[in-house]
Amino acid sequence: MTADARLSEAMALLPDWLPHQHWFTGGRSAPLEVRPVAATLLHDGEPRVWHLLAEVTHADGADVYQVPLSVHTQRADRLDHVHLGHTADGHVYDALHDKEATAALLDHFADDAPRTAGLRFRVKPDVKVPYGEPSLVLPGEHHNTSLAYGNAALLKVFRRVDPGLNPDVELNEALTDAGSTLVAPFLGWVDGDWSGPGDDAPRSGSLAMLRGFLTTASDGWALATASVRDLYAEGDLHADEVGGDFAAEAYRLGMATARVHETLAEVLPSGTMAPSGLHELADAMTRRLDAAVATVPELEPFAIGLRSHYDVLRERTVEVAVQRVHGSYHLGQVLRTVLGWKLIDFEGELMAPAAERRAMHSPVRDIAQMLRSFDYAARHLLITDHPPDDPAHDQLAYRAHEWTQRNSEAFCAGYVSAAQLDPRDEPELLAAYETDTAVYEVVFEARRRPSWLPIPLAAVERLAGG
Ligand SMILES: Nc1ncnc2c1ncn2[C@@H]1O[C@H](COP(=O)(O)OP(=O)(O)O)[C@@H](O)[C@H]1O
Ligand SMILES: O=P(O)(O)O[C@H]1O[C@H](CO)[C@@H](O[C@H]2O[C@H](CO)[C@@H](O)[C@H](O)[C@H]2O)[C@H](O)[C@H]1O
Repeated sequence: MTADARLSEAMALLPDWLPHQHWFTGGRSAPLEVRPVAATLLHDGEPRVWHLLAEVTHADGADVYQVPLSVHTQRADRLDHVHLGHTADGHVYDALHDKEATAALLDHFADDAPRTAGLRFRVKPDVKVPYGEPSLVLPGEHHNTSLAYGNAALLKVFRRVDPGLNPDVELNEALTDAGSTLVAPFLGWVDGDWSGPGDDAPRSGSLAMLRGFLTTASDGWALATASVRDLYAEGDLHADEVGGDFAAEAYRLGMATARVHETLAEVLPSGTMAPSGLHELADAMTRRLDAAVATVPELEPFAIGLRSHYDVLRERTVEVAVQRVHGSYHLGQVLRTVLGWKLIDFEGELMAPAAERRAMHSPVRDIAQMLRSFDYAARHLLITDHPPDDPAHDQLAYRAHEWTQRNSEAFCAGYVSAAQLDPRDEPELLAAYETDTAVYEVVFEARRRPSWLPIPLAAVERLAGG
């Protein structure tokens, strides 16, 4: 059987399998077409390991996904949960969950690894790659697949890939090179080429990123929601009176955020946005709101109030300092380690076009997003444990508001202690970015977690002045 025939048999399994993968953003029905745009045999043994980039056409367009596959001649029971099916060549599995395949993948970082046409594995100088360490896929419903190799390194394999440098690679490398200890050390990366029938020239883009593994890390969402749970358990006490007060952490997180912004402004492009740019920004936010209203009709009653925050931007005559920012900043994107807070996942908003994800913004945008996240952390138990018909709901909603206020203030105070900028001096910019984030969240929740929709809708009502 030729390699091409083997590959097309394995490819034929993808249309049924892809829609069930949580990282697949092309909808839950079978794609219209799946075809390879790059295929490399990474390991020709048992198992055989294919590195595969597949262009997937679905109802809303076409995207390229990275789907490494491993093929075993015998069925491997331990991999049943990632079994795509059977071909004449053997049993086909998601290679990223297959320790034998992921060992072969890591080996390609070695200097003496066989050359792979169209795939480039690079490590930073003096990095020790943990060859031989078994890998474990990090649990959770993430947009990419991250493999921990022992306690030493984490390989984040991007699932949906775009041409160009992924901002997660770009910003992590820039921050590590600048000596920042506020991100996991950047160790290396993989990029590659692909091309479809209509392409004049191959496209190239980031495929994966190798970083130091942060042991002892707890994510900000887990810590913040534990604090809120403590507060709810003591319904009569204020946020500053209960054991799990989060304000000191929020303050330190504000400081870490400011320092990362400062480094990004030093080592990557920065500039100013003139009033005409602010006008365009307001127009983009308005378009996003209009599209959101069309998708989620619950937004309609608040649309006029929300637009007023964008109109204020149009009237502004003073320019705004802009730079590269995190872009999709929330409590799930920060990890608390024994050495303090670390920021992760600089990919930007997943559904935004690649160019938009690398655009410069005021750092106030990240701050607004994190303040929205404090509101989420405070309110989500109201949805899950104390819905409106619970007698404790109103009192806990009041406590939730206090928690958000306290931690937002602490975060901003921490930020200003380490930066020139006090976000509270920019209330109009903050309100516009907060509004834009809440509108985005409404669409996100309507699609992904409808039972959480009341959280951003409550914010929308407040921001609209309702
Ligand atoms: N360097 C690291 N060390 C330890 N755990 C990490 C590290 N980076 C990320 N993680 C964990 O992996 C999860 C997913 O990482 P992230 O970069 O956000 O991927 P995704 O874009 O797929 O969501 C994070 O929520 C965090 O729990
Ligand atoms: O997975 P990403 O980091 O790319 O972000 C997406 O998923 C987030 C949810 O995991 C979503 O964030 C929203 O919910 C969070 C709580 O789960 C909350 O802390 C955030 O403030 C809120 O925006 C994010 O919007 C979405 O892009």
